[in-house]
Amino acid sequence: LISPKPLALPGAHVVVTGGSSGIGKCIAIECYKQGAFITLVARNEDKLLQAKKEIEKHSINDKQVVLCISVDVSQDYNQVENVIKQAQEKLGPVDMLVNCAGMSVAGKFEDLEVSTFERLMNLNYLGSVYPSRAVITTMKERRVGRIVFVSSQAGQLGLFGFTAYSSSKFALRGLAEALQMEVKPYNVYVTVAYPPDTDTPGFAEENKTKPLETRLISETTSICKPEQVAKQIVKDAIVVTMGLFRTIALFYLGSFDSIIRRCMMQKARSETADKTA
Ligand SMILES: NC(=O)C1=CN([C@@H]2O[C@H](COP(=O)(O)OP(=O)(O)OC[C@H]3O[C@@H](n4cnc5c(N)ncnc54)[C@H](OP(=O)(O)O)[C@@H]3O)[C@@H](O)[C@H]2O)C=CC1
Ligand SMILES: CCCCCCCCCCCCCCCC(=O)[C@@H](N)CO
Repeated sequence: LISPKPLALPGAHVVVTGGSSGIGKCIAIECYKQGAFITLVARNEDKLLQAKKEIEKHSINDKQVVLCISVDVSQDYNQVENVIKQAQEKLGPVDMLVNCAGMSVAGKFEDLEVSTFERLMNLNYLGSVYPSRAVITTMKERRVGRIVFVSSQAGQLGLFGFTAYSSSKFALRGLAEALQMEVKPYNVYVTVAYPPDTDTPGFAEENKTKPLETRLISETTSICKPEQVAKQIVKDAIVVTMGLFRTIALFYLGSFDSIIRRCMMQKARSETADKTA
C-alpha cells in the first residue's frame, strides 16, 4: 500500500517500444530530457534513425546514448528476447520498459476481417507480453524496475467500432494488474496508461477507416497533444500513486499482497532450512 521511492531517471536505461513515432517518441524525449539512456524499438529503420536524431537534440549531457533496434514485437518471443539482450549489453540492465508499440483499426464488427482481430491481439497484447517477459527476471533480481503498458480510454470502455481494438487494450489491464501483484515484493512497479485521442501519425491512420458513429463519439472529447500525454505517462511511471478504482479494491489487494509476502517468507525459510540441513 506504500508508494515506492520514485525512480531516478538520470543515468537510467529506458526501453521504449514504438519509440519511433507519436506517443512513444514523445515518451523517449521526455525521459531523455531527464537524463535517461534510451533504447528505441520499432520495425522501420529509417523512422528509428529519424527519431534518434530528433531525441538527441534534447540531450542534457554528453554521455547520453540513444540506441535503435529494429524488430517486430508481435511475432516471435525469441527475437524480442534477443533484442532486449542486445540493449542490455550496450546500455546495462533495463530500469524502465515502456510498451507503446500498438495500432488501432476501427470498423463495425461484421466489417472487420478476422485477421484484424488476430493482428491487434498479437501487437497490442502479445507485443507487450514479450518485452515485459524478457526484462522481468533481471528487474526482480535487481529489485529495480518499472513496466508501463499503454492502453487507451477504449481500454476502459468498449466503444462502437472498437471491437478488435478495445478488447486488445482491455487485455493489457488484466495482464498489468496480475503482474503487479506478483512483482510488488521485488520492488518492481507496473503502471497502465489510458490515453484519450492523441494527435499522432497512428491516429491519422485510424481516422481513415473510422465509422461515423466512432468519429462522433470521438468528437465529444478534445484531441490531446502527444507531448502532454507522454509527460503524464512518464510522471505516473516514476511516481507511482493509486487511482480511484485501485483505492476501492484496496482492502482486497492489501490482503492478497500479504498472502504473497507470506509465501515469499515461507519459501525463504525453507531454503535456509535446506541449506543448514
Ligand atoms: N494516438 C491515439 O489516439 C492513442 C494511442 N494509444 C496507443 O498508444 C500507442 C502509440 O500510439 P501512436 O503514437 O498513436 O502510434 P503511431 O502509429 O504514431 O506509432 C506507433 C509506433 O509503434 C511502432 N510499431 C508498430 N507496429 C509495431 C510492431 N509490430 N513491432 C514493433 N513496433 C511497432 C511503430 O513503428 P514501426 O511501424 O516502424 O514498427 C511506431 O514507432 C499505441 O499502443 C496506441 O494504441 C492510446 C490511446 C490514444
Ligand atoms: C473512466 C473512463 C473515461 C472514459 C471517457 C470517455 C471518452 C469517450 C471518447 C473516447 C474516444 C476513443 C478513444 C480511443 C483512443 C485510441 O486509443 C485511438 N485513438 C488510438 O488510435
